[in-house]
Amino acid sequence: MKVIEVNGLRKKYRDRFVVDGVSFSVEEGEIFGVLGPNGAGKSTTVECVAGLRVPDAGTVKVLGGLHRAEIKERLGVQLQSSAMPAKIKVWEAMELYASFYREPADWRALIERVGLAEKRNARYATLSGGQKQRLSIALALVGNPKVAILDELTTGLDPQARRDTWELIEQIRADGVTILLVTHFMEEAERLCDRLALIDAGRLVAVDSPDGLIARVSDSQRVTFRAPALFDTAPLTDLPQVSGVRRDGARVEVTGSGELLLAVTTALAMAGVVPKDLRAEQATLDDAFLALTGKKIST
Ligand SMILES: Nc1ncnc2c1ncn2[C@@H]1O[C@H](COP(=O)(O)OP(=O)(O)OP(=O)(O)O)[C@@H](O)[C@H]1O
Repeated sequence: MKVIEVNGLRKKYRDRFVVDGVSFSVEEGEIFGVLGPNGAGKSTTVECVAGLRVPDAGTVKVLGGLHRAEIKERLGVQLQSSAMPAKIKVWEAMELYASFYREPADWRALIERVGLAEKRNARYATLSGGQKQRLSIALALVGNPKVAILDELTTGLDPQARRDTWELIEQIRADGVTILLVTHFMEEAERLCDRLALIDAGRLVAVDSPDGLIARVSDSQRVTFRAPALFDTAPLTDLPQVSGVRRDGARVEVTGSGELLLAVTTALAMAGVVPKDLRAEQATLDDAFLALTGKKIST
């Protein structure tokens, strides 16, 4: 079942369309990512989905076409810059947000879940970056939403806090919450998302799984190894998976696609060659974005 359907979405600020004809849909239970460089229009897109901005054109359907008021009950939103008053305590923020909903979740269980139970009496300003993010996730979940929109939730976190947050997101999905996630981190998108919408300058570039996007890069695989001096590269050149073989002294670099590593190692075994320092590398989402737009996503 589709829980979010976006069709031909356009939004302009002053004279410029910052979202320009974006369409995608999100299936129930998915972690769906919106990935693109800074300023691409990701936040504006999801804010339109959340009903926080009014599109200039196009349609947004959430949970089969609920009204705005109902959407607010069923959708949890964690926005990029949702700072709290410095002095508010964790429990006060949770209780306040819970009061916005007719059937809120048990906020005590939620702060336990996100690892903030010991911080229930701490003031917002005293929390670390990771704790603030976890609080914002708990606040997004306090209405027991069917869909959660999370915008750049690991920006500014150290690698460990980022990984902890990813685990938390996976647990939330396991509980049946569909997640729409905005990110500009490739690793995050690859690790977490079932499917991704790549957005560049307000336009949708592609929607696919991370693997599907990477597979669109020609020569998405690279295998390197060291070979004996007399090694003849001809058996590799002839393989259908291989697009190029380069040799630099003992070092051989084979580029291609599909099951390249298997094809190369099988061909080497048949030729009786034992490769040394065998390495396989795969193209990344950054390579996919570059191949599709001519730009790098990472800043
Ligand atoms: N309220 C606004 N008024 C005018 N311009 C805006 C407004 N909000 C966003 N913009 C502009 O719209 C463009 C898209 O912004 P948006 O925040 O949607 O991009 P983004 O992909 O989420 O980028 P980032 O990762 O930097 O937040 C940017 O150029 C931004 O400066």
